[in-house]
Amino acid sequence: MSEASERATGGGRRAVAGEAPDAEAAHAGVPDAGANFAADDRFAHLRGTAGEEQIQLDKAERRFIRRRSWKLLVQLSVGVRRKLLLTAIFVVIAQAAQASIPLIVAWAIDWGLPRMIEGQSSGMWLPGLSYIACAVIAGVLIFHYTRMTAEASQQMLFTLRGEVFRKTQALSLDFHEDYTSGKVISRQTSDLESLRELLDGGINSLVQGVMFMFFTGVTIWIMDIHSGLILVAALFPIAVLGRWYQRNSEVAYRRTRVSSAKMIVHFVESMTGIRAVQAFRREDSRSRQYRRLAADYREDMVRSISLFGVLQPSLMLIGNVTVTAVLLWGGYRVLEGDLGIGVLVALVLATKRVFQPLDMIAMFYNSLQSATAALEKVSGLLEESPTVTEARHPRHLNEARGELEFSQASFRYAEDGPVVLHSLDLHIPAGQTVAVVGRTGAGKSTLAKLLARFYDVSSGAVTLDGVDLRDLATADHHRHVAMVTQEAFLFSGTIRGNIALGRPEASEQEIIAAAKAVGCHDLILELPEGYDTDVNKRGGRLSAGQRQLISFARAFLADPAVLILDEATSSLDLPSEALVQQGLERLLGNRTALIIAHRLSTVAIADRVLVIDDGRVVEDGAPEELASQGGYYAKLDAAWRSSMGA
Ligand SMILES: Nc1ncnc2c1ncn2[C@@H]1O[C@H](COP(=O)(O)OP(=O)(O)OP(=O)(O)O)[C@@H](O)[C@H]1O
Repeated sequence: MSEASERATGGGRRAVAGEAPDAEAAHAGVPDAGANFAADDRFAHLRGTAGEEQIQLDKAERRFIRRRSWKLLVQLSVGVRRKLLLTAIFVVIAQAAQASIPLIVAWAIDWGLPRMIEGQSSGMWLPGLSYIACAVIAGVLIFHYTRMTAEASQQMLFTLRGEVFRKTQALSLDFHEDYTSGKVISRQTSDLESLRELLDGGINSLVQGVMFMFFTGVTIWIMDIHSGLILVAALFPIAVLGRWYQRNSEVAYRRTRVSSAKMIVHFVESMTGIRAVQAFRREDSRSRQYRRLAADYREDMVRSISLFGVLQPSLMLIGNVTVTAVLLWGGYRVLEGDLGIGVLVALVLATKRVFQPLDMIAMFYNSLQSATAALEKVSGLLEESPTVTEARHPRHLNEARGELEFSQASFRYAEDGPVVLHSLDLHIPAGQTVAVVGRTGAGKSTLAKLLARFYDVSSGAVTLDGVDLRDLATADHHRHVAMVTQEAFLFSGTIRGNIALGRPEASEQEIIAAAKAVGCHDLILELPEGYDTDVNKRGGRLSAGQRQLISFARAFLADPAVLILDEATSSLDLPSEALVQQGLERLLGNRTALIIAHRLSTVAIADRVLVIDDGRVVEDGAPEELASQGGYYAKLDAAWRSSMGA
């Protein structure tokens, strides 16, 4: 059995890294975060981005998501672990130094003061020097570990940012059609921002706070066991409170991630579709919808922050009650003569200080919950895998003639969706120009998308020069098959840069030759800065026809054997249409071309016309031949001619 026929046949089936047998999953950056769970189908509904909007999770589901998130964090820490370890050591020493300050105060009062009174100078300078030494050690170490944490966290975020971008670029079209760019933007911006807050300041405050509390707690135990016991008793209400906060804020923050993504999706759609919004006067209704989504987000945020509002003062209350207990019990024992006054002062000082970092830790916990919710979403996104992948042992085609063949090719967008192309058999000889026409929704673009390999057929095969597209090396496919899309998208930058996208290594002469070939050289020279004109700047903005010509030049430079063209439906004025038509004819040359045609002039230059209806070829022949047969094409041809007054 060939590799192609062994493949899964469900077109459009979304894959996650855990189950995709491709090179993508083994990418060196961040390997798939959910592979361990791949065999466990209980979590299929949570794999990848599938369960992203599920707010309530049961215990096992939480564990699955948590593990995926933590695994991602661990993977991100590769390369900065030494730095993190060193940071941890510095934090421990710095906090030990800081925590010993109450001990030094007790020592100064109970040991140093009596000696000073007796005239011994060591009573003053020994505690004084120790105090300064501790402060200097803590200061120097804090400086170093703050810098190291920033470096480590920024490095982790840098890796993650790159990984999210790489992954979203690599994912197949079916993913993007489902997931929308708004959600991707939300993952890349607000989710990574939450993580940044945690990694930048949060972890530092946690380790610092915990260490400080630990060492201060130890000094309290060293000074007085009674006070140590009071401190331990205070840990119980703290633990109960922490558990309550964790349970509630986890759900609350998960909700904020979902509502924030919805808000960003709406924003991005309104902005990218601003022409449609304004054309249909939807500004007010879009604004109202946005306000509603923003209000949901506001409420979710207020709910999660309110939880923090309960946590923080409750911790402070526990802290103050503990200090009072230590003071009262210690004061009583001072009166009884069981405790030195210096020790009591140090104990009260230390007990007060022991709770200080709780504030910081609570803040950390807050950003941890927010970042955990974000990490859940980002790790899910990274778990996705492209459905269209390169074969394990790809076949190479150095030169291509451009012969295309659809053999019993069927396609459906979703496993359980309707069949869009039905067992299509179609042979297109090298060099032929084929115009595809048909009613809207007939399947014309789908044919083009299969050739461009945005999708793979659900069954059957599509071949180029006899090589199944699924077996063809991706680089060779990209080199031999180029698609010019309707919107003729231009990237920010110069005209030159936009044409060079066709072949980045092309020389200046080749770029100019391509522009001349398709007939846009003169119009480029008329722009304010010629080939250096920025397409987004005033004066560089091009008309629809001009943009088409630039995209033709780009395709000409790429020099593919097969050209797929989704002709723009928007009508151009007659001079522009003539220019575009000439450009197209020059671009076509001897290439094989499949053009989704919307203009009579384009069909007229085609060798062959295919009429598609409901995913089947219903007419196939030369344009003049079909025009005389009285079918769909004949009617279309007549309608075009009458609209042109011919
Ligand atoms: N991403 C998608 N997911 C699910 N179904 C889709 C998707 N894209 C297209 N379809 C469906 O597939 C069928 C064929 O669509 P296709 O875009 O190929 O038609 P078309 O002939 O190019 O139409 P048009 O001329 O309007 O562009 C339609 O029924 C359409 O609803």
